[in-house]
Amino acid sequence: MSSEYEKIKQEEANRVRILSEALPYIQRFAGRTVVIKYGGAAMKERALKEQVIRDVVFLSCVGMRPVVVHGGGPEINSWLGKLGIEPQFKNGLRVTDADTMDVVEMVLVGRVNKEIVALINQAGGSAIGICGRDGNIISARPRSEEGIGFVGEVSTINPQLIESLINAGHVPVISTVASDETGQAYNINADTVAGAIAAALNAEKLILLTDTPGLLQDYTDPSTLITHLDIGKARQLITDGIVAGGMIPKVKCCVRSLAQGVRAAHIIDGRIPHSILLEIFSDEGIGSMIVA
Ligand SMILES: Nc1ncnc2c1ncn2[C@@H]1O[C@H](COP(=O)(O)OP(=O)(O)O)[C@@H](O)[C@H]1O
Ligand SMILES: CC(=O)N[C@@H](CCC(=O)OP(=O)(O)O)C(=O)O
Repeated sequence: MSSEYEKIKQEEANRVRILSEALPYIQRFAGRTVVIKYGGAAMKERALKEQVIRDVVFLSCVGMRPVVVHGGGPEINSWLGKLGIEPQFKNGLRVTDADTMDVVEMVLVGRVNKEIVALINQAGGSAIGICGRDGNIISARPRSEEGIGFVGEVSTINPQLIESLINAGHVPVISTVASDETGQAYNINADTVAGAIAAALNAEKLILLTDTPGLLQDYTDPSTLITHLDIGKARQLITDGIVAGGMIPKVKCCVRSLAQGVRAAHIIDGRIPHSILLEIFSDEGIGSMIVA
């Protein structure tokens, strides 16, 4: 037999192994809710965007119940720039005055949300775009820090509308603009909202897509990926300063959602094509999985 023939046989065997490895996961997770936070780096490139969307449609097709919570920080920055407004952040949160709030709402609800919805529908899914204000799914209150304007935190989540959409076969796509009881709009960090929604839906998984391989023991060295950890270890990583910067709110929201009943939280690299499928449906996974 030629070596070329051997190579083709080997490739076929690998393809079959990958498909077959997925079966127990597909069976185990059918009917389960998965909340995916999509934002930041994984959203910048069109090709990557389409792959993330295909993964979401795939989850739907194999009987899982995906919910997408999206950010869009880089796109907000770009539109603020076009309007001559300099983006400002305090401790990773966007300082949101009244003009900035208008732009945040226009960009997240009017553009980013509808683009994701259109891509899911184009890929054969059925997505419905909503924001925290729709059906009062998210009630906001102002954060306690001084001088950050209309930055909110989640006061309550009302999961009924989200559940009705899922039960009717749709993929809810949620922007993180929410109202307080007076109707004032607030800008809430998308990781925080994803964690709160995962908890309110009693989700099987919370998946945060970001721009690193996952949680790293040394964040300058991708080979130090921590593939599995529990809440205790996650808290310790924060205390020891190993988790820093923008990763702190992500790990904290994972820990909070796990404490409220979510079965597993995953921090994975949204720059890797089909990272969601690789994490959920393969034995090794590709990122960090945190469990209670
Ligand atoms: N222990 C760690 N492991 C991985 N990344 C870390 C760690 N500590 C800090 N980070 C930083 O956190 C960043 C991710 O947070 P952030 O930039 O806010 O993500 P996003 O824009 O995707 O929401 C990484 O790019 C990395 O620089
Ligand atoms: C209060 C606050 O900072 N809100 C974020 C909301 C969007 C977001 O979280 O987007 P990424 O996930 O893409 O960073 C912002 O205005 O950028």
